[in-house]
Amino acid sequence: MATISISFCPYAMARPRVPQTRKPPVKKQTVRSPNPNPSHKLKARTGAKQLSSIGVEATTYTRLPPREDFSPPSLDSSSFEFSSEVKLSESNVALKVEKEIDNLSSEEEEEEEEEEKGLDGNLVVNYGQFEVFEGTYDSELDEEDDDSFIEGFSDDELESVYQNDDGELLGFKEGETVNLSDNEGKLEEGEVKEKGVPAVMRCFDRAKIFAKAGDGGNGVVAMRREKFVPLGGPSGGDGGRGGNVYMEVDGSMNSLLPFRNSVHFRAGRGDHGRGQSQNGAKGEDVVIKVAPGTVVREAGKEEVLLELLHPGQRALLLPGGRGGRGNASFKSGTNKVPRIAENGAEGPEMWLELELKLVADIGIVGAPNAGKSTLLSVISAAQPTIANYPFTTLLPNLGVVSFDYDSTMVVADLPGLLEGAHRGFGLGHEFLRHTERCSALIHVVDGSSQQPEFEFDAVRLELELFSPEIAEKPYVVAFNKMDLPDAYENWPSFKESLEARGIEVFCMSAVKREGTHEVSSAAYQLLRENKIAEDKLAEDPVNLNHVAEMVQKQQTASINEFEITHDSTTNTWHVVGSGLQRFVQMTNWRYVDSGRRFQHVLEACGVNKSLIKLGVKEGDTVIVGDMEMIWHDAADTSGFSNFRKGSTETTKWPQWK
Ligand SMILES: Nc1nc2c(ncn2[C@@H]2O[C@H](COP(=O)(O)OP(=O)(O)OP(=O)(O)O)[C@@H](O)[C@H]2O)c(=O)[nH]1
Ligand SMILES: [Mg+2]
Repeated sequence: MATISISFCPYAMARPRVPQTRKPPVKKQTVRSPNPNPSHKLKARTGAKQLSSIGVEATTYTRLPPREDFSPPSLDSSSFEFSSEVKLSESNVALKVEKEIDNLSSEEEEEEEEEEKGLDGNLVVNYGQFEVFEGTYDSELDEEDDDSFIEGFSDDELESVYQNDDGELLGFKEGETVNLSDNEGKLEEGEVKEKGVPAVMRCFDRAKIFAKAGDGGNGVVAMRREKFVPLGGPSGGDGGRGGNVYMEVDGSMNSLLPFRNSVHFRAGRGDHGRGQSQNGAKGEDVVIKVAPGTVVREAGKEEVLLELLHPGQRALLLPGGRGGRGNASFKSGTNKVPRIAENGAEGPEMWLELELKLVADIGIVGAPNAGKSTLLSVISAAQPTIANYPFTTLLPNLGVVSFDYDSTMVVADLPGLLEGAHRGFGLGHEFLRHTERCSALIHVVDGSSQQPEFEFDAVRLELELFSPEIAEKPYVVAFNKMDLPDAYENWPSFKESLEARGIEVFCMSAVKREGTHEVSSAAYQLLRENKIAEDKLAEDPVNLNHVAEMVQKQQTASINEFEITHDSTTNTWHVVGSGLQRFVQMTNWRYVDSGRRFQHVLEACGVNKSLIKLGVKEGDTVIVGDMEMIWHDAADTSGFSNFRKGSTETTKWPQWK
């Protein structure tokens, strides 16, 4: 019977293929293009006149307020380089706009209609972007902020032109005209507003990281040579295992911001084996620390891999690659001097998407400037930034409220919610998902605003639009700023109308610390009644190492499972199977016996038989993993110089694992 085998072409024809995945990465260069159309559309804000009369007193906004209401007016319109952004043309459109604004202020009802229709006369101000320029967040983080600020502030913001109390257009001299021909940035009906969320805010609760477990160390071929020990035998040690990648919950973290700077996490590779039967040391493990409440997904996939909630929880994410065996491990009765050792297995790698949903018991929601941060600062030891302008809070703040020795609750203060937040106005919507894990909410209403009930309804509507689940959570309404006469006046009617709707409402003055204890106690009461998260967790303990188990299962896939495809134009046969691929990767072709073992494995797992069945011919190319070979019908045509005929039948190789 003719022996049929695949043999290697010793020189040019037997060459490891360059794996597709190892292509050198092409460095992407982002070129920031100049504003394609420097002219800007002039938009007039609805209700400009009405709101501009409010002045600089503390007030909440359920709508976009006039620019001059910002108390530190650091965003000086004169600081914009309008010269480069606005084309002065011969047309007298500015006058038209002024006229339009006059009409708008005199006919408020019409304005409302216009706004709904999305007519040209809307001055659109995006607070999220404003806040960046107000300089209220951490300047350290700001330093290295990328284009997203520009992104966030480029078109829409510079398109906005502001009007002062006298109806003058800020940033323009009288008589100047503005080119309004540009329609770019105008929202089509039904279109969702593009958000320009600055990087620091994007990175607060989202991150994309790369994790790679360490490769295993290589095994070596060595012989024991010692005085008085003739024929010492093989003594090549095994390579060490690659380092593992773990993910651990760090209780002191409350954001994913550290991942802005460190994206790649690679565990160490195992040491190579040495002579005298010395095995290599294992690679160094890597621990990725995340904030409590982090959800882990594989990049681009919906399925949640891990949910890490409690400080101290640790999950084995990626197991390190196995170390390659040295020649001492290949010793057998039929092969007493094996000249073979394996490469270490490559460690698995993965791009991961992290998403943080803060683990808080209570979430404080409300319109911007309602006094949410003030309330948190009063009921807990947290010290959030408090100021008299909307969107002081850019990122959620956490505080611990202690009532007693063992009764505490974690409260999260979130950025304010505006009407239209679900369409991208303001910031609040970005962070609403942090209330998903809360058991109850505190809804702070600014009592001194013109229509507290309207403000309350607007925020409730936004909650419902974001997620009905959040809207269904029990809540406490806290009518704030009772020390102000306006609030004091509004309180009876507000209370009456909410109670008529069956909603319990508390009044308080956060600044004077009056009534705040009642609010937090009521919230605690709700919490005790609805403690969802913990109870759920206590019921079903989760297996945190299942990702590693899944990866390991993929890695140890059987070598017998493969698929063969044929490309008739090039006479190439592709043998694809993860077990075989790993086997090829771990085969160290430098050692003479490796080829023989390879032949044996192909024979044993049925690759050769299947190829013959499918009609492989002399001289065809066979590709297995990264290895390209030429098929020869007879064994004696082998390219190996020291290939012993029939040796594959007699040598007993240790089991592939
Ligand atoms: N008079 C009065 N002012 C208050 C009271 N509570 C808060 N304020 C003021 O209202 C302004 C806004 O307070 P913040 O606590 O920053 O409001 P916020 O809801 O956190 O605002 P954002 O973070 O911007 O959404 C500040 O100037 C506070 O001093 C109150 O009870 N009485
Ligand atoms: Mg705040």
